[in-house]
Parts: sequence; structure tokens; C-alpha cells
Amino acid sequence: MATGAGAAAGRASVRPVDRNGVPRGTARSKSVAPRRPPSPFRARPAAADHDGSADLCRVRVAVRIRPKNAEELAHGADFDSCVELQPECKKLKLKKNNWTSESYKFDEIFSENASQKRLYEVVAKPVVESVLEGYNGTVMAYGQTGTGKTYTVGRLGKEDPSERGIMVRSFEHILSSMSLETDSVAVSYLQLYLESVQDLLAPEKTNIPIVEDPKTGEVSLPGAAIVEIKDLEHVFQLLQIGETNRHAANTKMNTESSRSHAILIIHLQRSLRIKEEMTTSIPNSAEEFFPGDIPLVLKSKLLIVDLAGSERIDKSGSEGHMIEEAKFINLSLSSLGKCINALAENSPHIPTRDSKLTRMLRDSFGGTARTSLVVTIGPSARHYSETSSTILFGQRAMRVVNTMRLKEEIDYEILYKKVECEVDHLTSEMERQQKLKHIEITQVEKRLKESEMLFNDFRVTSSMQIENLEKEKHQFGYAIKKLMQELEEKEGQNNVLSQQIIHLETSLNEQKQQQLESLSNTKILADTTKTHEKKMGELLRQLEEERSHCAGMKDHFNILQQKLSDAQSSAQFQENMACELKKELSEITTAFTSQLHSLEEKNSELLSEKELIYEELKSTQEKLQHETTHRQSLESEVLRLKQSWTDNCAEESKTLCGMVRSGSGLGSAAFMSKSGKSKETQSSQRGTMSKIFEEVGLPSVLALLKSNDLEVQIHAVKVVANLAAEDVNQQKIVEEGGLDALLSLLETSENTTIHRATAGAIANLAMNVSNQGLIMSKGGARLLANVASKTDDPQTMRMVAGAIANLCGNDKWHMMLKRDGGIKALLGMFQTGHHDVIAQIARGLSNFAKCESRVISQGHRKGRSLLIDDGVLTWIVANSTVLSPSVRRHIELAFCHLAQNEENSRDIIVTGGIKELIRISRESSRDDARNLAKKALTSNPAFLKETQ
Ligand SMILES: Nc1ncnc2c1ncn2[C@@H]1O[C@H](COP(=O)(O)OP(=O)(O)OP(=O)(O)O)[C@@H](O)[C@H]1O
Repeated sequence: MATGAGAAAGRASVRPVDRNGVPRGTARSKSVAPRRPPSPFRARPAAADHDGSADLCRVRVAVRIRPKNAEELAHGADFDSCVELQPECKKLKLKKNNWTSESYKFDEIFSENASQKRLYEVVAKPVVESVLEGYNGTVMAYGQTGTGKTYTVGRLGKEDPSERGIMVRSFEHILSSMSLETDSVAVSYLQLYLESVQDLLAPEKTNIPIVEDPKTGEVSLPGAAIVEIKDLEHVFQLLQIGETNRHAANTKMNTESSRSHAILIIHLQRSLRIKEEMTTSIPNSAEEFFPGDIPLVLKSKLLIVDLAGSERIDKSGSEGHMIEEAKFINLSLSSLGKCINALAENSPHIPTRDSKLTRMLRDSFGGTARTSLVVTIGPSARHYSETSSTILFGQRAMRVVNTMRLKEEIDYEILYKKVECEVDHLTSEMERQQKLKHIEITQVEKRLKESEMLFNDFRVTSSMQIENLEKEKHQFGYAIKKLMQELEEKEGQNNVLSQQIIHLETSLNEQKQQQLESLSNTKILADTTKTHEKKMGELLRQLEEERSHCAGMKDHFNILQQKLSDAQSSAQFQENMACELKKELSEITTAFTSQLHSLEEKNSELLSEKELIYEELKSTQEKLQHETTHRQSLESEVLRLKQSWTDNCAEESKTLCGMVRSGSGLGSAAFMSKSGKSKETQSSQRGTMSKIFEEVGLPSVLALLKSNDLEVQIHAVKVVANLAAEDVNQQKIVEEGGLDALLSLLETSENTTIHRATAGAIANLAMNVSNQGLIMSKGGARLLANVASKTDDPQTMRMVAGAIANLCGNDKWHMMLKRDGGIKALLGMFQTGHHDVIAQIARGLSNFAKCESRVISQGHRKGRSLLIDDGVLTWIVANSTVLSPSVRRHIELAFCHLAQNEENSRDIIVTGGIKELIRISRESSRDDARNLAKKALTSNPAFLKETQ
């Protein structure tokens, strides 16, 4: 019950819905199931509808009437119907008497013939559809005890699918609408019993704290088991486990009355991807970081609540511990009623914190969930006032308006994984790039080095070559110069020779002239001429030689010149080559430098990208850290509040209990009200007793227990017995010595009426746990057993059996109870054959076996059952089938609890109990007994061997 509707904030993004239930400003994801047309149950306005925008979220209320049961059919007018249905106009008439009636309009009316299927489709299906779309939802059954809440909500119908109730059908619907590959369905199953939240799937977890998020108002139970669902078979298993662990009892109003509120929470988680075009209210940073691909989850919860029935203790016949249970049930239901009233009247204060039930249902009434309520009623006029108050509750609930909101969250887990993946990917990419870069640099460096070496080699060889060429050139130059000189010298010599020849020719000619002139000296002249001619021939030959030598020299000079020019062109070529190599080297260096630059740029880009991702990762981690710290501080705040609340509650509950009891009056004295007297006689007797009590005071009344006058003694015991039915008096009676006086009367008196009334008083005192210890330690069980062995009065036996049955409900005293003969006495009273006595025996054995089984399963005790030595097993096997059905159901349950202890296997087999176990597993009318019997038959190796 939300005290403020606009409390949504924080991590989850909460979007309001439009008139069709679609979140405003959001395009729906493909993965979300398309909306179905609204069901008539959802759309049809009711008498108490509010303004248009809230209509869709008003709590929807349907009424279902149970068919008459065997008792109602058997009795006549007393059980006449007080309800007249007009389903066609969704109205019902409640008849106070033949002339006064009132008419009420609801969202739907279901007659006694309405099928489970139709009820699911009209009441629960629209809520389940909303839950599949991401909203929270609640389906709840409310009504008087025995009017069909569990039938409507929790019926398993494993064998007969048409019998299936809302829980099973919701799972069928959810599992057929979801893909368990991408989405998940999980369940928690809890009971609220005596104001303690217990896990029905892990019963060792008790007192589970209820935690409320102060920002969003979200209620959670972090201590409860959340079991992921695999398939429908798994659902059946879990629901059966829950049913077996749920507290139930046999009351006058319902043989299988639920003594706790059962709350099934189905957690759905559906994956979404928000695409770029979608407008979301997810933080911008996330969208910037993962544009167009933000992992989102729609988380929703469906609460299916089977409330324990409201009951009038006097009517339901609750006794002992059951009275305590009934008080807690009524208290939490009255808190729920107060919250509904406050919400219906728009009161500024909603007393949500008054009970754990209202705290757990905070979101269902006045919160963000779509809520449907089935109010169950019985037809009988005998229960007119309960039916009327149930109907008024439903009418008020119809005025409660919820504000449905869609809750979507960033899937931080997936986001975190995604970021991690991205970082991993980038890191490995960066490392890869760095490796590649390193390889490239190494290769380029290697090539550069090789080129440098080549270049150096080339430079050395070419400079050597140039040097050689220079040398050669120099040598050639020198040789040419020398040749030229020689040539010049030869030419000089030639010139001298030519001049000599010219001179000789001239002188020859002159001599010839002279010869002509002097004929006498002809001979001498001829000789001289000959000598001269000879000399000239020699000179000509020398000249010729010189000339050919000169031509050779010229050729050699030409060759040398050719060689020089060749050497010069080779040096030019070498120089060109060096230039080209230089150019190539500078190109390689430039390319390498630019490659190096681009790699460095890429590297710095990758580094800054990595830094960005790290920052985002850091902020996500900080967010998570912040969330965790916030949650921890909330938990400690809740613990602190819980402590102070518990302290306050202790005070308040005392007061309230007193009020409830005073409402039920002395008439609720369980073991005195069945005396067969008329109501008027009882109430006048009660009046007289209270008067005596008020006027004379408890000490004086207790003193009269020791009176010598038998009549006075009888009246005093009756007064004490009636007073002992009230919790408030019990402690005083014990403190003033009343218990001692009663036990002493039981021991000393021989009077049957005294025995009966005293046993009744002790039975009433034995309802209280602290008194049980006193009764046992003062030998009460032994004295009760003694009376049982002496009396043949069925009413006395009923009181004695009732007292022992109450003591059986406390495992601390089991050993002593057995030792003092309590169990034997219980079985011994069976011979009376009186139904009421046998019912108490059955109740006692069932209490004993149930408590013992619990203690053994929790490992606090070992060994075979204490009941076996006293012959209980043999008795059960021999008698269970001849007992009346209502008694047999208790006995079957007791037997099944005994069968859970493997230490009892041998005795069960020897006494022929296997047959009985098989019979119970097939025929028992109690689902829990059938389930326990099946469990024992399939899990106990000794039984398996026997059955094979
Ligand atoms: N619509 C129905 N059709 C047939 N039988 C029904 C219907 N409603 C209830 N019953 C029967 O009535 C009996 C009591 O029903 P049920 O146990 O569901 O009541 P309840 O309201 O849950 O009671 P309590 O609050 O005591 O647990 C059961 O035997 C059940 O099978």
C-alpha cells in the first residue's frame, strides 16, 4: 500500500502509462508481446470508478460463491441461502431476513457453477498479461474461512486440468508466452504464519525480513529462496513442496483450513534492446556509450495471495494453539481492512506498517501494480454477518486506485559484461596493432640497415674506383704528356734531320755544280757523292722509322684517350647510380617516417579510447558500489526499524489481543462450550461467572476449590475452567496457585463432574505454551492419564483427550508425556467409540507426529518415533479405514509424518503399514497427506524395496 504514488526514482526508470496501459514516450520493443485488446473485466467501469485517467488502474473485484457443502445440504433452514446472485447485471443481493436485503454491484459475479477456467480468464489473465508486459500485478483471494480461497487460487489439479487454480494457470500462461532462452521466470513461495515470514520452499528459513526501498517503495524479501523455473512439471513440484510445508488445520468450518497467508511471488525478467529511434528515460551517458544498443530488462512481479480465512473463533472451534493462530490471522486481516478503508477514503495516512501482511502487499493496493481481488463467500444464512463484512471489504477495495507503472532497468550485469568485452576487444586489438607496428618497424629498420650497408659498400667501392680511375687518368695524362714530349722531341729531331737533308741536298746540288765546273775532281766527287748518298739513305731510313714510331705512338695515344673517356663515362654511371640509390633511400626514409607517425597517432587514439572505456567502467563500478552501499545502509535501517517496530508491536498486540478476546467472550472456552446447553444458558452462566469473578476476586474463587462442600467445589471448578479459556486470566490463575489446586483436585476427587471440569480447565491452560511446561513438570500428564483410566464418561474423556492433545503439540514434553502414560491413555480412550473423543485423539496424534517429524527433519532428535512403543502404528493401521472421514484425515496425516522418518521404516513394514501408505497416496482426500505418502514411498529405500 503505497503512501505516495510518485515515489519512483533511482536506478530503475519508471514510466507512467497512457490510457491503454502503454508507457508514454516509448516505442515498444519487438521482444515485448503485443498488447491484446482489454478484457471486459478490465475495461468495464464499476459503480465506484474514479476519474477516467485512473480507471484502468482501479482494483478489480469479483465475487465467487461456494456451492453448499455436505453439512449445509444436510441441515435445513439454518443453512438457507442468504445470497441471491444476479450475474447478468453483476449484482448480488444479501438478504438479512425475509423482508430486508441490500444489493451490491461488483466487476464480476461467479455463481457456484462457475468453472476454474472462466474465473482465471476473467480475473487473473488480464493481470498476468500486464505482468508479461513489465508491470507488477497481484491476484488475491479474500474471504471467510472455508469459502474456497485455496480452491480458487491454489488448487493443483495435476490429474484433472479443469480443476487447476489461478497459480498453476498463471504459470501455464507465462511459460507459453515467454522464451526461457532470453527471459527468465523464477518463484518464491512464502507463508506469513504467526506474524513470521517463512519460506515454503526452504522451511528452515523463518522470520525472513521484509525490506522496503524508501525511494521506490519496492518491497523485497532478500532472505527468501528464488527458484528459477524450468517447466510446468517443475512448477508442480515446487507448489507441492509449498503445500506440504504450509500450516493447515482441521477446524469446524473447514477440515483443511489454511492457518497462514500464502504468498507466491513470480519474478519475470524479460530482455529488451532500446534502438536509437526510441525515446527512453535511461541516463544519457549509457546511450552515448552504447549508441542504439542499451541492454535493458523489464522486471515485473506477480503476487498470488491465498489469504488465511477470517474466522470467529467460537464458530471455527479453534482450540489451543489454533486460537493463537486465529488471533494472528484476524489481526493481519483487520490491518489489511484498515489500509483498504484509508485508501478508499483517500486518507493521508495509510497504516501499512501495522502488519507484515500489509507491508508485503504495499504495492498491490494504492501502489503500482494491477490488482484483482476475488472475494469468496458461502451461501449459508448462518454466516450472514461474515458474508456481509466480506462483501463490504470487496466494495471498499473497488474504490482503491493504483497507478500502474512500467519498470525498466539498465541491465548493469549485461552492460558490465559488454563493457568488459569491449575493453578486452580493444585491448587485444591494441595489442595486435602494437605487435604489427613492432613487426613493421623491425622490418623497415632492417631494410634501412641493409640499404645503409649497401650504400656504404657502394660508396667505398665507388670511391675506390674513382680513386683508381683518377690514378689511371693521372698516369694516362703523364704518359700522354711524356709521349707528346717524345713526339715533340722526335719532331724536333725530324726537323733537324729535314734541315740536315735540305742542307745536304743543297750542298749536294752545290757539289754537283762544282763537279760540273771541275771535271777533274770527278772521281773524288763521285766517291764523296756516294758517301753522301749513303749517309742520306741512312738518314731517310731513320726518318722513316721515326715516322712509323711516331704513328705507333699516336695510335697508342688514341687508345689511351679512348680508355680515359671510357673510364670517365663509367665514373659518371657510378655517380648516377649512387644518386639513384640516395634518392631511393630518402624515399624509404620518408615513407617509414610517415608510417611511424600514423602508427603513433593510431596508438594514441587507441589509448584515449581505452581511457574513456576505463572511465566508463570505473563509473559503472562506482555506481554498483554505490548501489551496494545504499542497499546495505537500507538493510541496517530496516533492521533498526524492525527492532523498534517489534518493541512497539509487542505492546500493541497485547492490547489488541485483549480486545479480540473480549469480543469473543467467555463463550470461546473451547472445552466448555460443547456441553450441549443452549446458547442462552451458556451466556447466562458466563454472565454469572464473570459476576462471581468480579465480586469475589480470583483468590477467593481459587480458595473455593478446596471447599468441603462438593456443590461449591463443582461451581468453583466450572468458574475457573471458564476463566482459563481467556489468555488474560491464565497467567493470573497459575500465579495464584490455581494450577496446583486443579491438579490436586484431579488427584484426590472421585467426582465425575469435578474430573470433567478440572480436565477442561487444564485443557484450556494447556493451550498456552508456557503453561504446558508447568503442567508437565507438576505431573499433569500422569494425573490426566489416571482419570482417563478410571472414567467411562465420554465428556470427561473428551476434556482429558483435548488436554493431552494440546500437550502433544509441544515437542519439548514428548518424552515426558510418553513416560507419564499420556500416549497410552490417549489410545485407551478410543474404546469409548464417541466421535468427539476420537476426534481429539486424532488431533493429539497428528500434533505429536507433525512436531516430532519437524524436530527430526531439523536434526534436533534422532531415532524411531516415541509413538511406536505405545502401539500407535499398529492402532493406526488397524483403525484408520474405519474412522469417520474427518478424523481419518488427521490420522492419515499423522501416519504420513511418521513415514518420513527412516528409523520408523522397519516398524511400518512389520505392522503392514506399506499398504496403508499406498492407499493414502492414492485415496486420501488431503493433498498434503497424498504428497507426503508418495514422497515416503518413492524416497525411502526400505519402502521401495518392499513395493518392488
Ligand atoms: N467453487 C467451489 N466448487 C467446489 N468446491 C469448492 C468450491 N469452493 C470451495 N470448495 C470446497 O470447499 C472446501 C473449503 O475450501 P477451501 O479450503 O478452498 O476454503 P478456504 O477459503 O481456503 O478456507 P480457509 O480460509 O480455512 O483455508 C474445500 O473442500 C473445497 O474443495
